[in-house]
Amino acid sequence: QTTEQLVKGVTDTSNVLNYGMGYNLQRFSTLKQINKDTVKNLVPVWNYSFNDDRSEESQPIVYQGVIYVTTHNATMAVDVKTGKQIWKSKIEYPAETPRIVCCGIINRGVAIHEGKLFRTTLDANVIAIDAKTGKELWRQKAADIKEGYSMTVAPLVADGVVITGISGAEFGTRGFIDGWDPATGKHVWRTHSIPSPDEPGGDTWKGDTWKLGGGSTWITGSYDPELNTVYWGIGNPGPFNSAVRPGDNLYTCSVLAMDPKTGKIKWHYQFSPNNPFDYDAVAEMVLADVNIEGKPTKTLMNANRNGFFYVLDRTNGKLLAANPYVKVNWATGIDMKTGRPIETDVSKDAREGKKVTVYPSILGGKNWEPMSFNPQTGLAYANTLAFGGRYKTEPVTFKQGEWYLGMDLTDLWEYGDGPRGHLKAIDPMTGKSKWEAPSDIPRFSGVLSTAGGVVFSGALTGEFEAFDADTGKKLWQFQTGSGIEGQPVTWQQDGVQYVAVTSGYGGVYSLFSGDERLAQVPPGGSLWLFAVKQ
Ligand SMILES: O=C(O)c1cc(C(=O)O)c2c(n1)C(=O)C(=O)c1cc(C(=O)O)[nH]c1-2
Repeated sequence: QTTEQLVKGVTDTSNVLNYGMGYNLQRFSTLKQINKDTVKNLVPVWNYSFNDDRSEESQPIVYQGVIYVTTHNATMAVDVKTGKQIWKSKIEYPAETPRIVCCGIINRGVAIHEGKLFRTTLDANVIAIDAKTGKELWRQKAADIKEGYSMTVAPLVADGVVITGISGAEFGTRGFIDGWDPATGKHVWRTHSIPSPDEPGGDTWKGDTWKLGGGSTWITGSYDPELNTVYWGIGNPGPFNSAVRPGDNLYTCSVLAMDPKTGKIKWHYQFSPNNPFDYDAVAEMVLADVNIEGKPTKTLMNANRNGFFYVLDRTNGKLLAANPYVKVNWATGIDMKTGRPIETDVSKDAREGKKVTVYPSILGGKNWEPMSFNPQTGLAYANTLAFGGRYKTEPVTFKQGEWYLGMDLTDLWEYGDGPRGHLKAIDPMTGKSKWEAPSDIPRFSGVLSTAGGVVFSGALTGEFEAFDADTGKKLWQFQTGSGIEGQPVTWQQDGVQYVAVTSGYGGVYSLFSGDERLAQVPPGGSLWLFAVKQ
């Protein structure tokens, strides 16, 4: 079996072979050793220190008893049985790099394929590493940090091509997705997320605005091997001030269905045309085959940053459902015929430069932290944000390598008295919750669900938590010592089901929320491994 064959399904429970635990990004496991009854006996097996104090967002990859995990400045291989480091290879980048990183000094993990690991670096390089030794095999520069580009994304290997995205939309860049040859590093294709004037969609930009149009691609796409299609989310347009860039601004705030071999766009769906509110659409495009009105349907699900939960037909991009899953006031709904939002005066006023209070805030109804779809309960489990933000545009001029926002950053947040986040069990077709587990400080971790009826999540205050998938009742928790922004994964090895997650506080909420209650959370990155006490 090649790793690529293994990655195809959730049937391989002895490894964790890609970002999202399967090409469909469902983050669901059929394992049941850890279940509603046994989870109370979950105990740490070991803890491995990253010797790093940044936000640890890397999803562990597990192959044949070895965990591969990253920080912004290292790649590491750790033995599952002993917790001992097998190798650690340093990542160097120029000291000025953090200046052009919008939202955290981070990396989201490796891809694995035929004995090689692939990762991105903050200074926008893609590198291949020998999984046995940690030695660098090839390195390719994807973009220049001087122009405002950076990289945090975990690569995807689909149909024999290493696919990577890019960050930098807040710095007047022009986004893209790249394909690389895994063996040699040869650049095979680039598809820009912002078309040039002579390409389809180019007429949705005025003048030269497309050159600075943003559209980052900073979260890993999903892949349907049968349709041989990759689904990749596209970020917000730049600058935020939408008066600067009249038009729909394709393909910002969209999903692209692409051919992995060529990068050719098969279809696109735009969630938020001409968006002023940073509602990027990079968050995980989850693939699920479900029955809709008695008909088996190949869907794509997305809890969009704009506050609506979308279900599309992934064979053609047709909209099947779009309903709010958090409080939304910038649109009353989505027109099911045109697929476009029905905007309110909040959007109109924001475009005209008036100060508005918008729900959700620019951090979204959900940010990048990935949800889980459980095909057994039919529910999507997502860490959602429950606050709005104040928003006002201001004039902006472009200067290479500088912030390019056009937005007043003072007095940003609109906080009520209630919880600022919920872990929600969402019905994809209605957006309604079956249950909600509130949290004063919102959770910013990935979610994992299992056939054992358990949902795992982490808190910014450090607790790694397990919930009952049917009721939302908290079944277990463990304090990991720093805030969790990692992505829990599970697998079974020699008869033992393990759960691993990174702990390490930082990231966008701590940078931008002004939430003073987080001051007591100590930084310090590490990897935790848990199993049921025998
Ligand atoms: O437009 C971009 O290029 C870009 C990149 C990133 C990133 O690479 O982490 C984030 C965002 N935008 C962003 O809008 C955002 O809210 C965000 C949160 C985080 C994080 O790691 O917590 N990254 C990013």
